[in-house]
Amino acid sequence: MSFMSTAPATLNPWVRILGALEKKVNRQSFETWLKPTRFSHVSGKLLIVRIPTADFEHIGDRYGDLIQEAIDKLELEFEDVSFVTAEKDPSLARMREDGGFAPQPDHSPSAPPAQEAAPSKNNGAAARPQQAGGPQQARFDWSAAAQLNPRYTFDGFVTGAGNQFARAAAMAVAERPSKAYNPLFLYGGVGMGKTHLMQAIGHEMKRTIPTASICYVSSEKFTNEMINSLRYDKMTSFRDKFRTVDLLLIDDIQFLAQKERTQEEFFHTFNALHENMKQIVIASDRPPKELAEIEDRLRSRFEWGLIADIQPPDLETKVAILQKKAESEQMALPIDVALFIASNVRTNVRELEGALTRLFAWCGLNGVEITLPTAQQCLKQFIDTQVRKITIEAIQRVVAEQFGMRVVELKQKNNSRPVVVPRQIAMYLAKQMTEASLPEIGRAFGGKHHTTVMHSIAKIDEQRRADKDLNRTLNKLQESLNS
Ligand SMILES: Nc1ncnc2c1ncn2[C@@H]1O[C@H](COP(=O)(O)OP(=O)(O)OP(=O)(O)O)[C@@H](O)[C@H]1O
Repeated sequence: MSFMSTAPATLNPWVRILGALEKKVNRQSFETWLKPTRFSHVSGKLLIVRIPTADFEHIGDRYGDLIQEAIDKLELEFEDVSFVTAEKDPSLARMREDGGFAPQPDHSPSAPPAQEAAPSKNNGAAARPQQAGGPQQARFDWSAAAQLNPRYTFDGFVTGAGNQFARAAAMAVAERPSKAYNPLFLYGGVGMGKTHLMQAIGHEMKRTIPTASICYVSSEKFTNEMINSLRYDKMTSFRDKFRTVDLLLIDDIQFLAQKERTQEEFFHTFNALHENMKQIVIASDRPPKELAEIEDRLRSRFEWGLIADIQPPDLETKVAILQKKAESEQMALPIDVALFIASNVRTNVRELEGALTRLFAWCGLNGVEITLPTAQQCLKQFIDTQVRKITIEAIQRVVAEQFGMRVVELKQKNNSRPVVVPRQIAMYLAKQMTEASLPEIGRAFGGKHHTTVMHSIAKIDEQRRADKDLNRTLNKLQESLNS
């Protein structure tokens, strides 16, 4: 009698064998050596079982008799059981050829029935979501973990010049997970919509592949969970949880800086997922090459796929974002009010939304209509803090910090390139962000002539247009001065 005719539809043969072994083997050994194994496939009378690493190969010797006993008792027709790692498993190669999440009906006589066919995603070989598995193989239920914000969809995302590229890349990834760009690395300043965009990928994938397991996690949460798992000796389930997802969205990767143990763990998670053609999306406040305290091997992996930056929204985009938010809250927002808010809140979309929420609440509580004068009155304090006086000293401080130098160096008569560029940047920002005249700026930089100041400003202004990295550095400096 074949297992195919006797097995309950939802249990694969290895799960049934594990069920029998669990009663015979002590708990510790079962948890350590048997639980991490997964059913792979059947070839003739050979049952192939996936093991996480070669260290598990001795299972056959150690538990051979008990396994045979279970096979007999369950009336299965296997003559042998083979334990293989993902690299040695031929089904992995087949899955890879078939690719991604495409449905792969397999009616060959040796293949297990469809509902129990997929090898487990534990050690990463499965290429499609599966339902098989008894209690021993219970996997973390990502869909029940409610990690995606329902607002963060592609529909709710306003596209403008600054985020067009990132949005298109995100859409491509959502439509063709693991085939378009893997990983997708999104970066941009605070409140620019990175989280929104990465979660939109999750929503879209959930819509097109409802069974896909999708994990959104910040790198901080990843770290904390790992520390707890280490403490409570639960690393196997930690690994199982993160290395078996179909889509991993990891936010704020810059927080992995200096956390060597977490980086190591994430490195293996990344490899397991990438190797098994699972999609990875990473968000960061800076590009990979600027993640100075992240190991080279991880940084270089971040560059394997596509890197897309999100630049601050322009005025029109900010107005459109405000209108969209007002619409979703079913509130009327006059265009002059939207323009007033958009032109006074500089770049951070979160603050833009905060201003609008405040305005709606204020008008509601006071029972007044939303008009330009009420907006000006209600947001006065909010906007005043946004445009609070920025001094040349403050600019010199943040620029010096950014370039790892002392403020006094910006004022010295040193004209070497490492000093000249930061000085020109600081002069440029002084002109942009303060009321100071050219001679005043010159004086603040150790008595430079006003034509030198003028030349510096013009130079940075021109370079900013052509040099994306410089543009980003300037945005970042402006953001930190504004915050
Ligand atoms: N283009 C956009 N269209 C609509 N809403 C946006 C857009 N960009 C940002 N937002 C909104 O702004 C808020 C902040 O965005 P989000 O949290 O995604 O930013 P972030 O870049 O991840 O910020 P942080 O660096 O702080 O993690 C969210 O409510 C988000 O919905």
